[in-house]
Amino acid sequence: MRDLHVFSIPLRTRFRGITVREGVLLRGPAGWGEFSPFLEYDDATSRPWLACAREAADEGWPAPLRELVPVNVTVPATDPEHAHAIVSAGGCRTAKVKVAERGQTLADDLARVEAVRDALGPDGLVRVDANGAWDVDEAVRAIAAIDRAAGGLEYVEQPVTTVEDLAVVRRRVGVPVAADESIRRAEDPYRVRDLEAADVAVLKVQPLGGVRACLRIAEDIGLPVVVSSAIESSVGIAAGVALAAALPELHHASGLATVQMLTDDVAVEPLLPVDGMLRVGRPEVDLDALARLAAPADRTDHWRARLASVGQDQPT
Ligand SMILES: O=C(O)CCC(=O)C1=CC=C[C@@H](O)[C@@H]1C(=O)O
Ligand SMILES: [Mg+2]
Repeated sequence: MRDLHVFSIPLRTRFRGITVREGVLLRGPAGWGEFSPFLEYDDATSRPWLACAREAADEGWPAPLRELVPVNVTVPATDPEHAHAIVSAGGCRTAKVKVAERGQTLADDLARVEAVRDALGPDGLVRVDANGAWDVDEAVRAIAAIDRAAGGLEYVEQPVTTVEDLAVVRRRVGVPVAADESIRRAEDPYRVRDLEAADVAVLKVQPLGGVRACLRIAEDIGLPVVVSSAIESSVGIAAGVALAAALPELHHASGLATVQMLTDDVAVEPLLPVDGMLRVGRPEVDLDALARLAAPADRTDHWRARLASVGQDQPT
């Protein structure tokens, strides 16, 4: 059994329904890897997440082509004042704003993106993510309204759930469309390409099986890529940064500035942006932080069992 730590870190603001981020850090010959599939994911869904952790721990990553990676600030579905403060504090020139949150209205989204544009100024880029919450007609109406309120959108991410609907929306709106769940949760990520359903591919290293797996998808899918996080600790984020650093072309800011959404971190120097950029490299893990953030015994047992089950016969 390799060196293994289960961490539990509260979020600053509720995000995709969670308030605490849990996961496992594994150490191998190449360094630390993170395995942190969301709690509701079954073994099959979690398998690529483990492949990503093992790549980090056992092999390391392909050589970087750049030293710095531009990132977006991520704005949860919060009130306009809070959204303004998050963007103003960040130093990022691109903001990704959550919209279409359950229990909220289009007016909430418009007020949030207006506040974000105000905080960014006219030169910044605003992108929004609906996580597939709209139907086609709602999406067409909402995207036009949000595009106006934002003073222009860089793109809208996953406005609708299915690839077929994504392709329809893309033909009905003037804003570029990005695919996230249609790639990372799909049986076949290349249907997005085949149906010409998106202008941008969002790639996340854990759900897609690691840096090398994502480099292959990026090459085959033939779309500009946005690398994004799964709300990892600095150890997991470093794998995303390694992907962004190794892509032959990088036209968009990456969604990797999410360590700031956590109240604490496992690294000596947390992977937080400076002037909107993350530095490429492997963060040094802080052993005091591992002790401070250690999950309670029942959660540690849960994660050890999960790791064994996802890894099946392979020793972890
Ligand atoms: O892309 C970013 O700026 C941050 C990451 C992010 O938004 C997400 C991470 C993990 C789960 C998601 O609900 C969400 C997304 O859908 O992109
Ligand atoms: Mg998304």
